This record gives sequence, structure tokens and C-alpha cells, in this order.
Amino acid sequence: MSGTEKTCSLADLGLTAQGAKEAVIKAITIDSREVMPGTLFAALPGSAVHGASFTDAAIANGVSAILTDAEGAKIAAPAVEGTDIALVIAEDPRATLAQTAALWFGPQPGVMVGVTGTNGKTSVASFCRQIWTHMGLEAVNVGTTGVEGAWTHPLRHTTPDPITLQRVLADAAQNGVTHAAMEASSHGLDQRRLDGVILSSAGFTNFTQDHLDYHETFEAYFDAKMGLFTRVLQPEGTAVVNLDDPKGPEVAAIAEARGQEVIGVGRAEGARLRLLAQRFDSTGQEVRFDWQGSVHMVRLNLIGGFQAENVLLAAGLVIGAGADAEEVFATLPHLTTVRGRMQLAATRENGAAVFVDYAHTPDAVETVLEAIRPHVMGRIIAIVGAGGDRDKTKRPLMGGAAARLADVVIVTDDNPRTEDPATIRKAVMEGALGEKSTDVFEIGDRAEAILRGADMLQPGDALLVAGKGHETGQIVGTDVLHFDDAEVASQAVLALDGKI
Ligand SMILES: CC(=O)N[C@H]1[C@@H](OP(=O)(O)OP(=O)(O)OC[C@H]2O[C@@H](n3ccc(=O)[nH]c3=O)[C@H](O)[C@@H]2O)O[C@H](CO)[C@@H](O)[C@@H]1O[C@H](C)C(=O)N[C@@H](C)C(=O)N[C@H](CCC(=O)O)C(=O)O
Ligand SMILES: Nc1ncnc2c1ncn2[C@@H]1O[C@H](COP(=O)(O)OP(=O)(O)OP(=O)(O)O)[C@@H](O)[C@H]1O
Ligand SMILES: N[C@H](CCC[C@H](N)C(=O)O)C(=O)O
Ligand SMILES: [Mg+2]
Repeated sequence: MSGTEKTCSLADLGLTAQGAKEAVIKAITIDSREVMPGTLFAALPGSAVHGASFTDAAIANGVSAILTDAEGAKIAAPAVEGTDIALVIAEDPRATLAQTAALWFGPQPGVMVGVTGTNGKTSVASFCRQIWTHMGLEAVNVGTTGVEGAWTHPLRHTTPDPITLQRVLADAAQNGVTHAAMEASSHGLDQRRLDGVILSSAGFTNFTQDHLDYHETFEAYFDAKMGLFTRVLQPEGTAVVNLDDPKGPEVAAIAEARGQEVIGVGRAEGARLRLLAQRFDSTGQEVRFDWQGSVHMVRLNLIGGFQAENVLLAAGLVIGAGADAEEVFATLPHLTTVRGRMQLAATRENGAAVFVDYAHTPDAVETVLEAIRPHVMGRIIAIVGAGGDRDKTKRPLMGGAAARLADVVIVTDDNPRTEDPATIRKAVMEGALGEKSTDVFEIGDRAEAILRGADMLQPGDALLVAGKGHETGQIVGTDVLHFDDAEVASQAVLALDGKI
């Protein structure tokens, strides 16, 4: 809810109520429990319940106006009849709310870019922010890791609800932030959370399996992601598309059909920002690329081939949003790892490395294990688990990818939430055991799994702790127990090497 003293009419917010009724609005909310006198309550169709079923509670709390859809109006209209409460009925109340919230909270940072895709959104958004910062601009990234950069703020969602999002963007702008890169999650796009945001450019990383619990089909999941180009990014915006992904050309065609300029990125012929070659070493990689016919070489202090793809996509987004290309490329050697993404968390006395990474989809597990291989002379030991209350069908695929590409796999718990952890592990184990060539162990306790994995490390080996990345909690039931993979890994290494 807004907590500010300002007031608006419905007309100021671009809303027309039934019977042209007016109302003085002092706050907006999507939750009946937050309604106070003067509040506009957006009663939205939810996945569990329709917000309009809380109309009586909103009225009891003094609601001034209700925004809902035709379905919600069946409940709300009789309840507000004969009162002063204004009823606004919208075809797509989530989209209307997003526009209303943008008008209510006012300015956002002047230059904004968005990124969607199954994997790599946080990485790309962080790299955009880092590029702008190195160019001397006041910049933030907004997403899974909260608002980071010139102004910081925690967030509960990757793409927050429109009221939170617009409030945060206005606060950032008022605190001097001029540039922002934000993640567009598929849930966020489907629920129109960022429809009020004005983007200069929008990017697409890749499309693989995740979130089928919510979207149900690959088609629906893809369509949700495409909302970034078909609805949010305007025709005058620039679409920056990873052409190496099998869906890349289709995304580029969708953007072109909307009249957007397209910057293709990747190894593919025809990419305007084209990755020509990569050479890996123990601390990063040399990258050779072509920008509109001129060849560049840069050093990236980032582990993993996929990070170069993310960096080039970020560079494309920043260029697409108006920056000078040469100035952008000059910042790339200064980019640092995003917390919890291929982060070197600890090193054993014998030189073996422990990496913490946020791979929580089958494709991410595969990508990260393939990416780590050129940096490792010995064995790769992978710790993997899958989240509860999330897409169940990805579990065996994650186990299978780990067993196919690592030398030893330890299956453990990762946020079981309200599910039985043993049942989740069983599904991951089934996938892993389907790949006969690898040693597979099941150790439910995550700290013990990390200790056992670190204990296996011989000179030249590497341990990959996948799934939790930057997270600092293990969600068991509805409790969040403090757990930080990087912290646990470094303690385990110190203990095994006799230093504590
Ligand atoms: C599936 C999903 O996305 N649900 C989100 C959605 O809830 P919903 O609309 O389905 O809620 P509901 O329980 O059916 O309630 C319907 C409406 O009634 C209202 N209500 C409810 C109770 C009450 O007493 N009074 C009242 O007014 C609610 O505020 C809601 O507007 O809208 C809520 C308010 O914004 C979100 O908190 C909630 O996120 C849930 C908690 C969630 O876990 N979301 C995750 C899956 C998510 O969004 N993740 C993405 C992707 C992450 C990634 O990148 O992988 C993200 O962007 O974070
Ligand atoms: N370009 C990429 N292609 C494939 N996998 C990637 C890519 N970039 C990152 N990953 C993998 O995905 C993990 C998550 O990366 P990141 O947090 O940037 O993605 P995200 O899309 O923001 O995820 P979320 O959906 O949770 O917000 C990384 O830790 C890595 O394992
Ligand atoms: N944004 C993702 C993060 C998953 C991270 C992993 N640790 C898990 O809990 O599955 C999700 O909510 O599905
Ligand atoms: Mg993210």
C-alpha cells in the first residue's frame, strides 16, 4: 500500500467507475487486509481464490473504490449497491492495475531495460547494472536478488506485484537512480506485473523447462514470456535476442512483427553482436566477438562459457537503450561474478575448488556442468536437489543431467517447502540412477552433503553445489531455516583442512 499523503481522483488514475461515480483515492492495494478509508482495492482473480470474495472485508475497512473483472463484479456489485463505493470493471484488471500503479507512484528511472528467459535473467540484469555503473551512471538491477546497486531494497519476488514494483521504481528514481535493469519472470509477465513499466530495450536469454506447475504447457510458458515483446516493450523499443537458443529466431520474428529493432546476439551467423571464440583458464576467459563488422577481444573474469553469452546480451541491452558501444565494451573486463552464480566459495588446501551456483532447472544443471569442465582437470562432484511445491517433472531431468555430466553426484534437499523431502529426493535419484556411469549418493541433510562432497575433493577436482545460489534459507514447511551454501562450504573446507 502507498503510505503517502497524496490523493487522486479515479479520473486522475485513468479509471472510469460504473455510473461515472467518483472517489477520492488515498492508497491502493491488492489485499483486503490492507484496506483503509480512501483505499482503491484491486480485487484480482487469483490462483487460489478471487480477490472479490474479500469485498465485505474491504467494505468493513472503509474501501473507496474496487477495481475488478466481470467475474469479480458478480460478487462486488451487489455488495456496493446503494453505497458511495465506486466499482471499476476492467477486462484485464491486472493490466489496468499495473497502469494505475504507474500513474499513482509517478516517475521511474529514465532508462529501463527488461530481460526474460528460463535461465540467466539475474545474471544479465546484474551485468547491465555493472556496465552502467562503470560508465559512471546511477544504476540498479531489480529481481531475484532484490534491488541492487546505487540504491538497495529487498524484494520477495523476482518480478514484484505492480504496486510494490512501481513504488520501488519511484523510490529509486527519487534517490537519483537514472538506469534500471529488471527481470521479467514468466509469472510476472502472465500476471501483468510489469505492464506499467516503460522499457527502452528488452532481452531474451533462452527457453527450456521450468514452472510447468504454473503454466501447465510449454506453449503457455513461452506465450507468457513473449508478453515482454508483444505487450510491454513498445514498437519503438529494441529487442535483444539470443539467436543461439532454438526459440531465438522465433522471438526475433515476433519482435520484428511488432516493429521493434532487433539486435541478434550469439554464435549464429547473422548475429549483430556475434560471439566468435572463447579461451578458458582457471580464473576466467578471453572472448573474441564482432560488433557490426568490427572485431573485439576482451577478458572476462567470469567462470563459465554461458557467462559470456549473458555478458553480450547485457551489452546488447545497454547499447539498445542508447549507450555508445565502445564505451560499453570497455567496461566488460571489470564485470564481477553475480553472487551465487558460479561463485568460487572456497578452495581446499590441495587446490580443489568449491563453486556455488543457482542451477535449479535441467538446462541450468547441464549448462553449468558443461561450463565448469574446461576449468577442471580432475573430477567434478555435483550436489543437486529440487525445490518442493514447484514443477515436479523437472526433478528426474535435473538428476539425470547431473549424473550424465558430473563424475560423482550427491542428491540432497533444496527448499522442500510443504512436500516430503524424501519423495522429492527419490524423483531426483530416479533420474540420476538412470545414468549408469556415475557414483550417486543420497544425503538429505544439505550441510552433511556439502561436507561429504568437500571431503571427496582431490587435487584438480571441483565441487559444484547447485540450486540455492545466493539464498540464505532452507524452506522446510513454512519455516525458513538459516542456510547459506557458500558459508557452509567455506566452514566445511576449513574444518576438513584442520583450520578450525
Ligand atoms: C502463483 C502466484 O504467482 N501467486 C502470486 C499471486 O497470488 P494469487 O493472485 O494467486 O493469490 P490468491 O491467494 O489466489 O489470492 C487472490 C487475491 O486475493 C487477495 N486476498 C487474499 C486474501 C485476503 O484475505 N484478502 C485478499 O484480498 C490476494 O492479495 C490476491 O490478490 O499474487 C500474489 C500477490 O502479488 C503473490 O504473492 C503470489 O505469489 C506467490 C506467493 C508465489 O509464490 N509466486 C511465485 C511462484 C512467483 O511469482 N515466482 C516468480 C518467478 C520466480 C522465478 O524467476 O523463477 C517471481 O516473479 O517471483
Ligand atoms: N545463459 C544461460 N544459459 C543457461 N543456463 C544459465 C545461463 N545463465 C545462467 N544459467 C544457469 O542458471 C542459474 C540461474 O541464473 P540466474 O539467476 O541468472 O537465472 P534467472 O533466470 O534469474 O533465474 P530465476 O528464474 O530463478 O530468476 C545459474 O546459476 C546457472 O546455473
Ligand atoms: N525462482 C525459483 C527459484 C528456485 C530455487 C531453488 N532453490 C528452489 O527452491 O527450487 C523458483 O521459485 O522456482
Ligand atoms: Mg532471477
